[in-house]
Amino acid sequence: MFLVGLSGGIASGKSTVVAIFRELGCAVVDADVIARQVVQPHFLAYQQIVHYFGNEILLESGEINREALGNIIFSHPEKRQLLNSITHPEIQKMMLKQIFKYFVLGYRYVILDIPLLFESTRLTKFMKHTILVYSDPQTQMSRLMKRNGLAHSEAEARIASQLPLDEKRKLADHIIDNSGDRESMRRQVLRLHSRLEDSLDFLLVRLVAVTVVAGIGGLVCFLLRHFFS
Ligand SMILES: Nc1ncnc2c1ncn2[C@@H]1O[C@H](COP(=O)(O)OP(=O)(O)OP(=O)(O)O)[C@@H](O)[C@H]1O
Repeated sequence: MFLVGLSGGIASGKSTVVAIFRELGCAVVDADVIARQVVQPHFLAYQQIVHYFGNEILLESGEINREALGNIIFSHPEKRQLLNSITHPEIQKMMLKQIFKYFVLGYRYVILDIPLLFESTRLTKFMKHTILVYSDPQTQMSRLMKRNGLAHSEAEARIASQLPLDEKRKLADHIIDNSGDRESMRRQVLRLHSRLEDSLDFLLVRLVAVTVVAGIGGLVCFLLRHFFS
């Protein structure tokens, strides 16, 4: 099995592309969904957040008020760091669990849908392949304005706060150009999926896993024979 990182820009079409990969039966780990899960009550990160940020960041339901927390970390970088140090290890653990599950189920590759994938080489170095869901600036702007009901200047500010898609293009192994219609995007996803399925990259991890399991099995047999003979 191998890991495929997928990212894009705001409203470039990541969710739309991922939905097609899912339809094709692919394994997808969604970092955004996991980030929301780990701050739910009963998770370790939730308890730590309440401990450090106080009850005032809770809604009446007991859930964390993400907007209130967002406002706090927006104006206090040190608090953002604290929040990241609480949530990131929990997110990574949950992602690893899901990746392991897909490995056991025999998937050839797992897509990791990670919003800030290309902003950090720490993440990309774990990926065998990276995919950028791209759309040209005008299309991205008009889809964002339409989807979120934003004025041109508001949409512009949101796009400008991210690493430009043209920069991310240089870092990606594969580009899905979502500037056109859905059918054209779908065709690109199908092509890429067949390429990834046909790739033999998955064999390496399987080979390592089989070798490790065989090694441990051999050692156990040897020890059992040694102690019971
Ligand atoms: N090829 C396409 N043709 C027309 N509309 C599209 C196409 N692809 C995506 N859209 C629409 O554009 C909007 C943005 O797409 P989507 O939500 O998939 O982007 P995203 O990258 O996941 O966004 P974000 O990260 O901001 O949540 C949606 O309203 C979606 O329905």
